[in-house]
Amino acid sequence: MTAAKQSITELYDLIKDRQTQPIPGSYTDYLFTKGLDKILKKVGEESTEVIVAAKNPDDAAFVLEVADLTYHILVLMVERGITLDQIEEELASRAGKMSRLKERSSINKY
Ligand SMILES: N=c1c2ncn([C@@H]3O[C@H](COP(=O)(O)OP(=O)(O)OP(=O)(O)O)[C@@H](O)[C@H]3O)c2ncn1[C@@H]1O[C@H](COP(=O)(O)O)[C@@H](O)[C@H]1O
Repeated sequence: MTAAKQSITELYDLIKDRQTQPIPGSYTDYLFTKGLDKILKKVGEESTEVIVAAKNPDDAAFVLEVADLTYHILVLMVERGITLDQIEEELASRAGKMSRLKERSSINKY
């Protein structure tokens, strides 16, 4: 049996629905009602939790934190009126380009 999956697009669309058709008691509705600063606070908290989880060997805990951050980033995108298409277009504009590390002079004074 394969595990059930929810695509990023499906989750984005669900969050967008919560914005246009609020459901009292929904966590997403709560975030939109509180507004940008609350959403940013959650994104900051969840980012920190991802960093902490990444340092530990528990993969399930790390996946959970990445999923939490993904959800909150999507709420932030909807709040700011940014679509997944815009992110995909930005990623496409970088695809196939070689990234180069800048030459840096070595640090010998601390
Ligand atoms: N993916 C998520 C998701 N990930 C995390 N969370 C919520 O994020 C919160 C994070 O927990 P915290 O302990 O950090 O926060 P808290 O103490 O509950 O709340 P704060 O007061 O800190 O804001 C939890 O309440 C989780 O329920 C999510 N809430 C909703 N979704 C998805 O959004 C859909 C719609 O949810 P509702 O808007 O609640 O209907 C759900 O069906 C899910 O698919």
